[in-house]
Amino acid sequence: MWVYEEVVNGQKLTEIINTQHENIKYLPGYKLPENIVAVPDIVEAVKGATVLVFVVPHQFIRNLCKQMKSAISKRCRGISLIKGIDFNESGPLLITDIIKSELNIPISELNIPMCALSGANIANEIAAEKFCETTIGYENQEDGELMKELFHDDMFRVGLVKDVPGVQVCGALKNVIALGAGFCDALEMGNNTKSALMRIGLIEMQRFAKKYYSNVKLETFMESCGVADLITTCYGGRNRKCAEAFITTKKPWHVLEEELLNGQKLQGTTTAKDVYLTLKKDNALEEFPHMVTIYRIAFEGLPVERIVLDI
Ligand SMILES: NC(=O)C1=CN([C@@H]2O[C@H](COP(=O)(O)OP(=O)(O)OC[C@H]3O[C@@H](n4cnc5c(N)ncnc54)[C@H](O)[C@@H]3O)[C@@H](O)[C@H]2O)C=CC1
Ligand SMILES: O=C(CO)COP(=O)(O)O
Repeated sequence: MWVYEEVVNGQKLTEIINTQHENIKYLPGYKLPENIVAVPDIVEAVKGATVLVFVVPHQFIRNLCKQMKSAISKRCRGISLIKGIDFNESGPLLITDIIKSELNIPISELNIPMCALSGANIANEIAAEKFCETTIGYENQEDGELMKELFHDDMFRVGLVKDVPGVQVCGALKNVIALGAGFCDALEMGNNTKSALMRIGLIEMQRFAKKYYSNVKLETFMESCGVADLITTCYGGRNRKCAEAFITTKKPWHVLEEELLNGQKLQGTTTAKDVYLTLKKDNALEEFPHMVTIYRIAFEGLPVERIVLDI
């Protein structure tokens, strides 16, 4: 397992993981199996791998792919657990497509394309082995079955869908809607209001997915990666928590990230900004009023009460 090296309490994080079998910075309190070895050199970590599991905040993925490119074996296949999306001048870019293009893997030789895994999967609840579901999106059924074999167990139930873009759009956009849930919590509006915002958010997630990926399946939104992850993130996620604090403390996002997340990263803020800029360029802001309001509260000083008044 590649681990971004940093010094924690005067010791390298990889050394701590390999001796104490615990990631004391990012997942304190949970013992890791001893066969998990933390490797700080990404080239060494991926050498000879036949399956790569990508799970880092999405802002780091391009740089990491560039570093590992020389060591990727041609028969390697991958799965992304990343809940983010990137954008360029022509629109949204799926993380799986970025990984493929950055690694320059010839798909014909690879034979097994990238899958995507996303779901109602808050990390420390999984570490505590509490039951949850997740969704794997695949292009070819065989690839999906293979990935399911790797991840599925009684307490981590995998559902399969033939919809790689749908799984990833859900994972990225629920982070934006969770910011709105946090704003709602800051106003102490209660559960009915939050549920209304989540319902409206879900509709905009579907609308966005359909607008940019015509082959996305609406059923995907009823899987763990859709409605279930939206619920879990809007109640228990970091995006919700920081958005509530953004209103109650009036501190900027980067300060809240430092103070509340201890090195972990917010994905909803960058995604909200990217979504807004893309919709603006495509003259589509009016089709997504809720996500636009969330962006404007987060970045343009729009009064937080508008989260409800703009519905
Ligand atoms: N934490 C959670 O409950 C869940 C997270 N995810 C997704 O998994 C992905 C990763 O999230 P987390 O593991 O929570 O990360 P995180 O939010 O804890 O971010 C910190 C991670 O980034 C790494 N990092 C820091 N600086 C870096 C750099 N310059 N280059 C590369 N890596 C660096 C750190 O080593 C650490 O692993 C995200 O897309 C997230 O949405 C998905 C489900 C649940
Ligand atoms: O994706 C998550 C749960 O499935 C976690 O969401 P946050 O990044 O908001 O904590």
